[in-house]
Amino acid sequence: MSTAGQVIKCKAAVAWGPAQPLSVEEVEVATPKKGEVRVKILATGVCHTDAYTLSGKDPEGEWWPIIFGHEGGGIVESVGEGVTSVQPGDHVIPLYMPECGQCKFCKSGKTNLCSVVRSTQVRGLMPDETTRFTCKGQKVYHYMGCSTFSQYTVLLEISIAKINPKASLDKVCLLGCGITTGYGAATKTANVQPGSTVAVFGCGGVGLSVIQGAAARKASRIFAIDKNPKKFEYAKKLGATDFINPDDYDKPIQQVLTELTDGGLDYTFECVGNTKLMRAALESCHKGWGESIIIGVAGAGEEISTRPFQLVTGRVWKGSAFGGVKGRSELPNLVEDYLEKKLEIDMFVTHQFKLENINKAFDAMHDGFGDCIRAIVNFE
Ligand SMILES: NC(=O)c1ccc[n+]([C@@H]2O[C@H](COP(=O)([O-])OP(=O)(O)OC[C@H]3O[C@@H](n4cnc5c(N)ncnc54)[C@H](O)[C@@H]3O)[C@@H](O)[C@H]2O)c1
Ligand SMILES: N[C@@H](CCC(=O)N[C@@H](CSCO)C(=O)NCC(=O)O)C(=O)O
Ligand SMILES: [Zn+2]
Ligand SMILES: [Zn+2]
Repeated sequence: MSTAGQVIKCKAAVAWGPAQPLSVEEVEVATPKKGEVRVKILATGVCHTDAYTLSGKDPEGEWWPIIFGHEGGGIVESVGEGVTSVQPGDHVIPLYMPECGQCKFCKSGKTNLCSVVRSTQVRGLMPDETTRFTCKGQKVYHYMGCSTFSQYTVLLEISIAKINPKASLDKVCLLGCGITTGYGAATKTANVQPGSTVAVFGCGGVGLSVIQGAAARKASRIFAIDKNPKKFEYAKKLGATDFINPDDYDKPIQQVLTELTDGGLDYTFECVGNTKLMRAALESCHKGWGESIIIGVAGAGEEISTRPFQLVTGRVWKGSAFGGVKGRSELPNLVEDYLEKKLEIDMFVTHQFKLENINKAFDAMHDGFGDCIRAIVNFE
């Protein structure tokens, strides 16, 4: 029976306040308005950024109650007025970075940072300043324009990538954030060149995807750096050549790396969100040309620092959001790469949980000595 045009009651994991466990509740999901699409979520990954905002450290994340999740895969249930690019039944990936094609950023050809709805999205609202979720009579906020920890969610049409339905949503959901972010940071933001040397600080879902991107670009040497040696097994399978646990050394990691690489690396990537490591990553770069890409997200009030001399002498500090990938026009190609076995995704899915156990997915991610790369919540 069609649910189009009706409010849907379904289960969602609601965060009622910072640093509290999520609570699985019945929520009401309103019909999609003009330019909006309601999507049945089949699977979602849990990214470190969900935990970051839940912790209360996100200066832009002060909106409770909220439904987190931004790494999902689903099927369009119904569409609002004026929606033309997707229809019920289409397989889609929600995008926290929309692609409107019209704004100054989209038209620049220089960035994927579409900003047309950012001012409402960061406040947990749809562009009309309202939300599509309620729970126990209260308004519930959206997260990053996605809220994939719900059986149904409402997204903007510009925040949806339509993908090949042959791809399993419980795998390609990871293209909604972690894998695209890391792979794109290597292949687009840094544009790693063949034969170059690379160091990746932090080998979670994002860092391992940087390694996969650097290997695809035929980097000659790829250093995987992590405090948890269990991550090295995955790093090796994805193409890393050298493995470093900073705890094994009694000197700064930048000194270790510059000594091992005749003066430093061509590219380094920070994939943890630790500002000291961001400095170490920059200072591990080769004088004259080394580029360091910040991907990790740091807490409110934290700042990066280095001696300006590091930049004066030719090192470059850059950042990357969603790997510089434009979601609607470029993400579907990554799904095709996955189907053609050119892009590894399956290996990243190390843990699977039902929605009822979503807090265990967070526990798995936080286990600093565990083997979790990505925990997936399966709704089916
Ligand atoms: N810029 C973006 O678009 C974007 C997108 C996704 C995630 N992120 C951010 O990227 C970071 C990584 O995300 P993730 O989902 O891969 O996280 P994750 O928790 O899966 O992985 C982090 C890894 O870092 C390692 N680590 C922690 N402290 C370390 C240290 N001091 N030295 C070396 N290794 C250390 C951990 O053992 C773990 O393997 C987070 O800060 C997340 O918020 C940014
Ligand atoms: N609200 C945080 C910033 C968070 C942040 O940097 N988010 C990344 C995506 S992380 C996905 O896991 C991003 O894309 N940022 C670009 C943007 O938000 O426009 C803070 O204020 O520190
Ligand atoms: Zn993420
Ligand atoms: Zn735009």
